Amino acid sequence: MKQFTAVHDVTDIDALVKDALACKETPFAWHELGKYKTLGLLFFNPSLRTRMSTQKAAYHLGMNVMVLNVDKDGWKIETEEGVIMNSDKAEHLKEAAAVMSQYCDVLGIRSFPELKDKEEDLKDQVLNDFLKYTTVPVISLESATRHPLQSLADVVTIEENKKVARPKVVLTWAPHPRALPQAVPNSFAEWMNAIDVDFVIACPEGYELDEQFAGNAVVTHNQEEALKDADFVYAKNWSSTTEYGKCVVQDSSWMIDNQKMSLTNEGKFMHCLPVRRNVVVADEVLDGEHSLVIEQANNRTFAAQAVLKNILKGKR
Ligand SMILES: NCCC[C@H](NC(=O)CCC(=O)O)C(=O)O
Ligand SMILES: NC(=O)OP(=O)(O)O
Repeated sequence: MKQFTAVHDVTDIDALVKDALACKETPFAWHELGKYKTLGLLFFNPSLRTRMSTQKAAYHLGMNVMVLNVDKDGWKIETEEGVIMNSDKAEHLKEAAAVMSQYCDVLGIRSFPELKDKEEDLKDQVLNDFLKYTTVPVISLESATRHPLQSLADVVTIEENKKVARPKVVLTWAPHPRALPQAVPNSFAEWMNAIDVDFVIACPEGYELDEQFAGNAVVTHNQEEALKDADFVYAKNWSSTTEYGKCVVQDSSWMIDNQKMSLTNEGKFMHCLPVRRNVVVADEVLDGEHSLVIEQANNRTFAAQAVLKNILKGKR
């Protein structure tokens, strides 16, 4: 594996999921693989899980890790081509990426969308510029368009918890006070479309995900209808796709509670975290026995470990 930015960087999803499960079983079995190798993690935005789980994964493989919070500790990075750099940005991405390639054998990048201009965000410029100007493999730690490490952990979690061969998985929009990226639902949809599940997306009008991510998924504006007989309910807020980046709907009737979960087939509740309690989902669901959110977060370590392992081996 040369890079991990989307599901289409993976040639064999089943094998990668099996690798993640093998890492979970015996985390230290490959502790020599990353000896004398360095992972650099670059954050333009905050993180708890991605930062800690990816570091832990690297330690399991014997790697060293360097973390840079570009938004706080580093020089402000310019991304425009040909710009006269006489404002607040001291360093161009071209040098930053090339320099970090001297110090690191693998680089992870987190860079959220601006949520101002849809076409600009879809270009995923920061991630793509790093891909262009680094000489080492790059892992997306959540970009403007996708969050593949999260989605791989979600696929692993579904694999571990499914009771039927082809479960019904419902991705449902949920309310939130702030305008959030579409990266998590985009990415989740892409991965669900790539594996054998019955996949349905429920969202308010104006919140339909871009076709390149939603693919052939069934899309409905009726959440209760979607939830019927669901085996997995994946809740997430995202901002409007038609009034791009705006928080147009705040309808609290989309919140997931026990009454909603009772429509499902004893469905499991999933969310990538962090989650706003009693806005996105009621306490009773998060604290109930059908919540998988902590296991999803746990599986982030083994998803990251499987990806790093394959990059280090140059496989899959
Ligand atoms: N990495 C997981 C999700 C990150 C981000 N959530 C957030 O920004 C939530 C912030 C808040 O609740 O204020 C998102 O939706 O893409
Ligand atoms: N789920 C997730 O990516 O969490 P963080 O934003 O805390 O890394």
